[in-house]
Amino acid sequence: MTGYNAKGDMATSNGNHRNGHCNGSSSNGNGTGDRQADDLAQENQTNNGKIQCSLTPEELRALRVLNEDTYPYEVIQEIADFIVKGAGMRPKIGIICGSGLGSLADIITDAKIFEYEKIPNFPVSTVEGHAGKLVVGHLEGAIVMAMQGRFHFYEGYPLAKCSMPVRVMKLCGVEYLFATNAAGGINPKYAVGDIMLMHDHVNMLGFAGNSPLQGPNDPRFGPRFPALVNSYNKDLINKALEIGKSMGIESNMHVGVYSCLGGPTYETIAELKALRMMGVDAVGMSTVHEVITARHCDMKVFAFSLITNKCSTEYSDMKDEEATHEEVMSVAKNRQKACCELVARLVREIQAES
Ligand SMILES: O=P(O)(O)O[C@H]1O[C@H](CO)[C@@H](O)[C@H]1O
Ligand code: HPA
Repeated sequence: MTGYNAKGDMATSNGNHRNGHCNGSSSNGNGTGDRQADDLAQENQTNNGKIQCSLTPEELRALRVLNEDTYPYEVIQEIADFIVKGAGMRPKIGIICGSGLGSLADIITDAKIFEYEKIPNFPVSTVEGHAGKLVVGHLEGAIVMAMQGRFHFYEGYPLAKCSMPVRVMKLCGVEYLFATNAAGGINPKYAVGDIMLMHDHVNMLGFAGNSPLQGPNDPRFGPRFPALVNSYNKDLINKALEIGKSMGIESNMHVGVYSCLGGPTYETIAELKALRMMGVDAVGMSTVHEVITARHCDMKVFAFSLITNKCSTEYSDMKDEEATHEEVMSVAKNRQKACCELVARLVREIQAES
């Protein structure tokens, strides 16, 4: 096995400057804006051809949050304050549970559970295997917060919204992000049930010009142009490899490259072939935008993929069964014990060092 050794401007409005100005624009992408903008327009008066806004700053901001794809620092701060106050504790480690890996949050003790619907300004989970709960509590002596349910691009959420909870974690006090996912194994050496520790990624959505950091940058979160070469903490990868060895699962553990596509379709053979040629070992529909957001605000990142299905890059292998979400969930369920142990032991090591 290879040895490995591994930093905060935020978008305050989206790229087309729909928010922050009462300019009469009603487009918002979530279907609620037209009616609200109409209501708003009725309350406004026309002055020299420009619409004047009669709403208070607070009302305007609430409207923006509802309609917009990006979240001002102050709104993220309010969500974080709600969670820290409600939980009565400040977490140091944040965990994002992949598809079918919600049990990673079940090992948290003295848990305070927040349903996403009840967290102000939080999106809701729409995918099976993503319960939509935020769990804050103790794990191996550390205070952690775990997302039982992440947000995906294919659910209709823009990337900044998908990874907004990572910024909430940061303002709650989180220093370490553990991002987990279910993924298809493209590397022919990978078997179903294996764990791939991520040491790099290929940002396919980024290739297409899409980023969670798109739009104006708020330097309270991080720099305009963050570097990503050291995104995956090498020390944590080494520790996880050692833990894998002591668990006796080193032959089922790999260090590799993950790529996120937009989904929700699973990939074609030609796409898988192209990904393999680019050096990708495992493919999914998540995680990369979360890691980008975490690195932007200087969090230490540890991420792994549970290989839930094999991805063939050869047409001659067409006899292989097609990937299904049911299969993904079932493999994740079967491997939850090993995943939980890996996470718990790594948390213990981090806690022991602090
Ligand atoms: O990445 P997570 O959330 O683990 O889920 C993976 O599993 C689902 C497909 O089965 C997709 O959402 C894919 O991204
Ligand atoms: N492709 C994309 N996402 C996935 C896969 C896959 O094969 N398996 C689990 N999530």
